[in-house]
Amino acid sequence: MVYPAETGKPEIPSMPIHKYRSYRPFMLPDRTWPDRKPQSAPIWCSVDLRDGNQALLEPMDLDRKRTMYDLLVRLGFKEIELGFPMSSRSDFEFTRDIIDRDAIPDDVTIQVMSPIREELIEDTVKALEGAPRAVLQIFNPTSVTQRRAVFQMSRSEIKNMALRGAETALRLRDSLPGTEIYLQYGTESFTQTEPEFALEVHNAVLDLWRPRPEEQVRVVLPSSVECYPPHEFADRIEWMHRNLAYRDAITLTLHTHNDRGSAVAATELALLAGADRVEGTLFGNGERAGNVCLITLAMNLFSQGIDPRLDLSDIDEARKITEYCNRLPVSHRHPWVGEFVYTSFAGSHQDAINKGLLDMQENSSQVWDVPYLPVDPKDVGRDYKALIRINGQSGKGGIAHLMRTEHGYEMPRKLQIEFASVVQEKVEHGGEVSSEQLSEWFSEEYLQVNGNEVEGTTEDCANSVLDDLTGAKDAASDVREVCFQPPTGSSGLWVAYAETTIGTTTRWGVGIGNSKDESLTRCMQSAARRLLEGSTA
Ligand SMILES: CC(=O)SCCNC(=O)CCNC(=O)[C@H](O)C(C)(C)COP(=O)(O)OP(=O)(O)OC[C@H]1O[C@@H](n2cnc3c(N)ncnc32)[C@H](O)[C@@H]1OP(=O)(O)O
Ligand SMILES: CC(C)C(=O)C(=O)O
Repeated sequence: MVYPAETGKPEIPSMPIHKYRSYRPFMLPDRTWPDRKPQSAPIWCSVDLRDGNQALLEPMDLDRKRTMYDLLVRLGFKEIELGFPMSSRSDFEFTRDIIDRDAIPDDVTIQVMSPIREELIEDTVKALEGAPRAVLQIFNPTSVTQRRAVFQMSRSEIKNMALRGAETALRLRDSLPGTEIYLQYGTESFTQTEPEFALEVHNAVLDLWRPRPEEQVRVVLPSSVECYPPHEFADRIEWMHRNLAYRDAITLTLHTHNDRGSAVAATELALLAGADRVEGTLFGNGERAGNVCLITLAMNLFSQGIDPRLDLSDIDEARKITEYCNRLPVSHRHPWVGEFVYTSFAGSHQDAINKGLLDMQENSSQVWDVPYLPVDPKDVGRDYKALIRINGQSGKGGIAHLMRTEHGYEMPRKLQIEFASVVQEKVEHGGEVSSEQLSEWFSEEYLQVNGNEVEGTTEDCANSVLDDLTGAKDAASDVREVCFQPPTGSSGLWVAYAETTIGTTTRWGVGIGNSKDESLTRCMQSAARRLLEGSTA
């Protein structure tokens, strides 16, 4: 490519950048969030049944919604949004289904939403009849563009709309005997709203609701559209956190979308900036590029030794159920849960994982510290089987790991090198090699013995046995190194490994037997055959 500076011609961008404006930084010079570290998990609220559901080509049917709800309860969510009861018959029926079936555990609070229309808020509250407790969320968009293009309203009209909704919600708060209603208000499109105006609207609503520390209300500052980098969002959240009225009586909530691909980062920084609660979805389903992935956030805490307050011990079950409910696949590369995220194909990484696992075992270490594996896959219900998968990119370390963990061979280092070159030759043009295939190749290469019968071999006579088997004259063959693997478990079998030479040819032999001597005999037979064949290695 030739750049304009080199040609001397004016720069003509290939993309229509003139259509876009950069964000105006809010600039919080005395920001404190960069100096903090996460200490505990926030309050999680799943919006899978709303944000997630409304982003599907085919919204969930009742059975799928129930399945998702049950999963969320099992995972340990204490706050679960059921949806917009007044948006459709199915949302209404689902809300009633959960309440009528008494499916709300004592420590779980459901949440419902309504736009700011008096009759809709009233009907939403009616739909909650019989629920022990519920969050009632109202919201209205406050961004510059939505004020102008969608509502044709001034700032004060938008604020009055919020206040109208807040009044209705307050009036209805105690209208259902036996149902405790918690109020929540969100400035939808907060990220595209002037911070001073968002603060003005929230404080006006708070002045009306007059929350008390023992009777909290919720304030939602959503990243309805993620439109700037995470640090910018964190600055704005910290400023709101400092300036919101009744701060000790409000639960400051984030609701982040992933348009720029940094919803997780934005949420994490905004939590450092003062937020208490996070709304999001499992595996980041949601409108456009999705909502923030709650599983990623929780796993990020877990991997730092912080209680995530979610049960992630069977992460694959959660993924499979979510895929069923959403009828959408979760990517193979999705953090913490994707099919491949605990798998390495690359040789040097496999080698490091193999050595790291052995190191942990040898040192009986309690603290997880294995290269390329930020958590122990077993903690999230994965086994070690898929950790290392062999293809043409793999090396001796990965192969040795599979041969050890799957087939019980503790191969000496130099044998690992030799067998890796045997494998490399066979897979050069192929794809993945299963552990069964590796074992087959190992047997073919090392465990076949020809018919030459030999008496029991001891280490002392190994060299002369090899001489006999190879027909070597004048002790031209040499057994350089012998090692044994004693029986483990119920197999009762010995394994002998020996490095042998004739002239400049070096080959390993491997033998398996019921006794040490028998394994060595077979090992010598294996070595002799390979030396005579001048095998591939
Ligand atoms: C953050 C979120 O998830 S936002 C919500 C996204 N979810 C949904 O939209 C599902 C729930 N919504 C619905 O079911 C419907 O849109 C309803 C029942 C609320 C309204 O339906 P309709 O009357 O047919 O209106 P429609 O959907 O075409 O347009 C939305 C209208 O609500 C207005 N509106 C948008 N947001 C809000 C709000 N928070 N409060 C009040 N009115 C709002 C729009 O300005 C528009 O008004 P208009 O009819 O005067 O043009
Ligand atoms: C109403 C708010 C909280 C919301 O869901 C959004 O902006 O995405």
